[in-house]
Parts: sequence; structure tokens; C-alpha cells
Amino acid sequence: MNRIAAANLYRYDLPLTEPLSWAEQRQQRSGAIVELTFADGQRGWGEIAPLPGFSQESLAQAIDSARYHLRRLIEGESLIAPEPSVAFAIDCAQQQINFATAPTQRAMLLQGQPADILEQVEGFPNLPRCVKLKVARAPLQQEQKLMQALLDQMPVTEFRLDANRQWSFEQALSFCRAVDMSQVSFIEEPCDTLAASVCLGASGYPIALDEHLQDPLFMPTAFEGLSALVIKPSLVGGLARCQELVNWAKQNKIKVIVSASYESSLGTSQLATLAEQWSPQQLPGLDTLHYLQPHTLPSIPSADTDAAAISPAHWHLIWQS
Ligand SMILES: O=C(O)CCC(=O)C1=CC=C[C@@H](O)[C@@H]1C(=O)O
Repeated sequence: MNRIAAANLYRYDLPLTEPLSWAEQRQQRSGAIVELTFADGQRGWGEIAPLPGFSQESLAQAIDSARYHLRRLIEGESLIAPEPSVAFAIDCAQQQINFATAPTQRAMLLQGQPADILEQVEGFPNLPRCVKLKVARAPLQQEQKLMQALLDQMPVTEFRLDANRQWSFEQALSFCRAVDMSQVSFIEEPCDTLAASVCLGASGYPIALDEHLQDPLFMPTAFEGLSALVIKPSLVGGLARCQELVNWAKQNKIKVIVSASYESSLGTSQLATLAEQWSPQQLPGLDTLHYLQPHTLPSIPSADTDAAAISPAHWHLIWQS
């Protein structure tokens, strides 16, 4: 691999378009950008974006770890199990994952209060091909009613549901029996335990794994109803681990959905590149970018790119090797 000559770290703080609750209510998304300069002058970029409430590491810990690992790489040593957000960023930078094109194809994310979701859907100029609906957030009957209303409005749209392990088996079964599931391609992590989700699969309902894949020691085993792996590289970790999951899914004829963790346009564009590579048939879950106010990317790497090309309004240098 091309030798790394130098590394820079930039921090960003981007205002959100609406407050979001990750661990607590937030008005902005913060993260860091890795810039590598290789011995031949080429550059590589990656994004460190641990998500509060979902990642084990904080941004401060991730930045410390990135400094440590980048120094090791420059000294010609290997990485030693960096945190997932750091591993993802360094791998993208080292492998020069393309971020030149903005992600256009994606499953539309529907979350919030039922009334807000319905209002949002009524405003759609065209019916989306695929939506991801967050469930298990309101009383069952209210969500069944919402689901029925959405199915009535979008009779040919593919639905992906995400319960984030918040239902018991009985709640999940009761929801599935009460609504028409024919347009639902899967429910991500429906139940509070994997055993309960496996039982739901055995009852005839399609299941996807997401949070379980973020445990580095977890390797899926095929079960009846397992339909998709939802891979969020910022939470899963390095590209080799993601590739291992992709390979397993292919061998077992399970879909792969590449999904975002509210990265900036840099990380989201790299996820679009990876989605095209790993799972070109499936719409990725990249509809998180619109929660971040419009912002500038580092300019596309070229021989004469320098730090000044990065908009000082959004990014600032915090470390140089
Ligand atoms: O998967 C998608 O389509 C978008 C990403 C998304 O829904 C999430 C990303 C990260 C944390 C959560 O907010 C949420 C999820 O639980 O999947």
C-alpha cells in the first residue's frame, strides 16, 4: 500500500435542520475529518462521526485514538483495533474511497410524531420507491393506524420498518398481524432479544439485523425470515469487518442495506460509493444528510489541494502530524 507521509485532522460542527434526540436533544452534529497525504502526493479522506447514544466512543475519545493510530501509520506500524468510527475513517482515507458524487438514490426516512409523518407524506411531490419507518416509539394501536394510513397513501412503495429492539415478541407479533405486511420488506431488530426476533421470523415475518452487527464478536447465523443485514460502517467499524458481513450475506442470499449514521456530506458520499460496490440492487439508507444544514466538502483531492480549500466556516484544523 502507498506509504503515508502526513496526516491532518479537522473538526466540524454542523447545525441540524431540526433538533434530534441522540442520548439527549441536539442542535448540531459534530465530527472530525482525516486527511492523509501519501508518499506519492496523493490524498485520501475519511470521516470520524461517532453517534452519541449509539457509538461506544465519544468524539473526544475518537479524536485521541485517531491521533494515536495516525502516528502509528506514519511510522509504518499497523492499526490496533481502533474504535469503529475511527477504523471507518482511516480505512476510507487509506483506500481513497470516492466522495465525488452526492448520494441521490436512497430509502426515505420517516420518523417523528404520527401526525408529522402523515403531513410529510402528503407533501411528497412523487410517491417514494422505498421508505424506512421508525416504529415501537408510540402505543401499538397508534402505530398500526399510522401504518395503515401510510399503506393507503403509498400503495406500491416498499416499506422497511425499524423497531430498534423496542418490542417484546408479543408486541411485534400483534403489530404484524394487525397490518397488511405485503409491502414490508423487513423489520429491523424488531424485538428486545435476538431469540424473540428469531421467533418472529419463524412466524413468517421478514427480519433484518442492525444493532447486533455492531458487536465485533457477533457473526450472524441464518434463520428463517432473516432477510437483510443493515450495515452502518461508522458503527460497525473497519471496511474489512463490513466486507466480512457483506460476504456472509451474499453466501446466504441475504440483502445488504448500507446505512448512514448522520455523517456529513463527505462520509455520506463515501457510503454511497460503498453501497454501489457492496449492494447495487438495494436502495441504501442514506436519507440522514438532510438533517444537517447544507455545508461544504473538502475539495476533491488533487495535487494542489491544501487546507485552505476547506471552508473555514465548517471545518477547522485541530491536528497535524
Ligand atoms: O437506516 C437509515 O435509513 C437511516 C439511518 C437511521 O435510521 C439511523 C441511523 C443511526 C441511528 C438511528 O438514528 C437510526 C437507526 O436506528 O437505524
